Amino acid sequence: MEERLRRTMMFVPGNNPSMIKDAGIYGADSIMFDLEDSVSLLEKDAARMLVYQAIQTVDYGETELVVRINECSSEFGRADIFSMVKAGVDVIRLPKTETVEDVLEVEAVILEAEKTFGREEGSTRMMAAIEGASGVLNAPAIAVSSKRLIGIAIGAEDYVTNMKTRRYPDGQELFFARSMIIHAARAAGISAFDTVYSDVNNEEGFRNEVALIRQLGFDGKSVINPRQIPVVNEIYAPTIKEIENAKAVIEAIKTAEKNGSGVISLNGKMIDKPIVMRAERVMMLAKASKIIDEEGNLYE
Ligand SMILES: CC(=O)SCCNC(=O)CCNC(=O)[C@H](O)C(C)(C)COP(=O)(O)OP(=O)(O)OC[C@H]1O[C@@H](n2cnc3c(N)ncnc32)[C@H](O)[C@@H]1OP(=O)(O)O
Ligand SMILES: O=C([O-])CC(=O)C(=O)O
Ligand SMILES: [Mg+2]
Repeated sequence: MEERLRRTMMFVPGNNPSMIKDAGIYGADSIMFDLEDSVSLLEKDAARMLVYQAIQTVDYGETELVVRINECSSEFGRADIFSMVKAGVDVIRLPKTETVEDVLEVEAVILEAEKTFGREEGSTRMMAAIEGASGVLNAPAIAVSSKRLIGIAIGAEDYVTNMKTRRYPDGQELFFARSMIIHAARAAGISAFDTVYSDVNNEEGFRNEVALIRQLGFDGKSVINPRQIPVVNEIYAPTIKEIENAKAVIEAIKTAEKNGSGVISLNGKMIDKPIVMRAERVMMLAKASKIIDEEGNLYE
């Protein structure tokens, strides 16, 4: 199955009509309408209706549509799920996932809603945000708990609050949680998403954080402002040097295979299967970033 590109997932407060209407124009890979913490208790029902209407009527093109629901156990959770399944959302994001049971509870309501509204069973996908110590420790089990899961994410603002710390510029306080989440996701074969960076005017700090999470292996990041999208895309895009190297690796292994071998040397470095797989991923990212065309040639 071809890997879907999810570098940026943009939070859009579910109670803001103009942000909801224009959310598709900024080039986010996924739009995430929020019914949870950016919406006050008094506005929960109105936000749910607004997001429902938008999903039904606004043309967001190919952009993946995600909705962050309120906790299933809250008075809003069930109504959120029913309404979003009826609207035909692509992915439901669970907030504050602590246990496997949290995922199974939402999954059961989604199935009920799919049956009620005649949606194809299993078509509504899920992702689980992990935002506290229990969730981090349970991450490996959460990540394999449902076939509907496309990925898991870390929610660092709630996580550092739970851990009685705060966010620091170097991100040391998140290292264990990020490592658990990326390992759990990779072991389960699903995506891993990093958390929001709240200081929207601090571009240097944001760049450093995106470089770090790319280094750790995350597929992408939740963003809260359109200005953050091009920065993530730029940092995730392979450099020309990386692309040239990837092409050379793929050519070299083809030559090796013709000669009946799975290993060859390129400029003194050994090339074998994992290195070829990395090269293929570089080419996939380069195509998605519109740096090379379908044939692998550089644009311009
Ligand atoms: C811990 C958590 O739970 S985080 C998740 C919940 N939080 C959110 O969803 C917050 C989403 N983000 C926002 O509300 C805003 O970006 C803020 C408050 C952070 C910053 O607001 P501003 O400084 O006004 O943003 P800025 O001036 O850059 O906005 C520029 C344009 O982008 C739009 N925009 C800004 N953020 C978003 C967004 N998240 N989605 C869609 N459009 C947006 C603005 O409406 C504005 O549009 P306009 O030029 O047509 O008027
Ligand atoms: O999931 C996120 O990145 C945003 C969030 O709710 C948190 O950080 O608590
Ligand atoms: Mg949170």
